[in-house]
Amino acid sequence: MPCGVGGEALGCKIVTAFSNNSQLGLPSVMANILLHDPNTGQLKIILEGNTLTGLRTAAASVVATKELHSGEKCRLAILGAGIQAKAHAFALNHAFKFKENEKAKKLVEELRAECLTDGTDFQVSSTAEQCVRDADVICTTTYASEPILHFEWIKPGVHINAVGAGVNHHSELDTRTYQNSVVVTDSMASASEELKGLANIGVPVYAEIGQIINKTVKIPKTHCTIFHSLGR
Ligand SMILES: NC(=O)C1=CN([C@@H]2O[C@H](COP(=O)(O)OP(=O)(O)OC[C@H]3O[C@@H](n4cnc5c(N)ncnc54)[C@H](O)[C@@H]3O)[C@@H](O)[C@H]2O)C=CC1
Ligand SMILES: O=C(O)C1=NCCCC1
Repeated sequence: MPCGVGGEALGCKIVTAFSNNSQLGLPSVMANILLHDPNTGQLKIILEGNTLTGLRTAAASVVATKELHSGEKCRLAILGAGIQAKAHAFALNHAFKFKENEKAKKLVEELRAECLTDGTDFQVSSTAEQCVRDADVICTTTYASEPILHFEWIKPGVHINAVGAGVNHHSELDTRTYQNSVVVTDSMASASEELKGLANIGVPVYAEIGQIINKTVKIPKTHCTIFHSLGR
């Protein structure tokens, strides 16, 4: 993932995703950032990139949630219990002060210890359905290659940040959820490849989040909104 900012910065993030790495005690996503001198191209430093990946991805979901969901934000549901789940729990909670937050057991004690001071009530859910029922905002952060979120479980007006990528690209949500939602993404160029399966079920990718932010596109009223985070 290359990036250049005028004469100020020039860099590239190199990232891999190996979903079975947890069996080896390794993170599944591993990133490194190469920073170059923007005037000469000389390599200056190689930085660890996992921290940035957590912060950036969750920050993008915060921005999308702000832009796409105007309703109340009392209850946050997170499917998955890895790096992104934790990053999203922290970032969304920090931005919106949810009253309740449901996510997988593994993270609960740590999050309780770190977040309970602000009054958030974290709960463990034994099923995905229990986790997302009554949620105002849902984040999916897994490698699921079959849907783990079903339309009949969610309430009208919910906003979903679909972050995870399964074997067949983005596959965490069921067909009816897509068909009853407006889908916004971070990059149309990436979506034309990674989300091309949506065309088969009659679902257009409506806009890039940047178009919503700069107000060149407006979101129509719909059952729910999906921010498809592709990470580009
Ligand atoms: N959109 C973006 O910008 C980014 C997306 N990602 C994606 O987000 C996802 C999560 O990444 P990390 O949190 O770093 O990974 P992680 O390995 O730390 O956590 C993955 C979580 O998903 C769960 N999981 C795996 N397969 C599952 C399945 N079939 N059904 C239900 N749960 C399952 C695991 O138990 C674990 O809790 C990955 O798909 C990754 O590729 C990661 C970074 C950036
Ligand atoms: O770092 C990112 O951005 C990633 N996007 C998609 C999957 C793995 C990492």
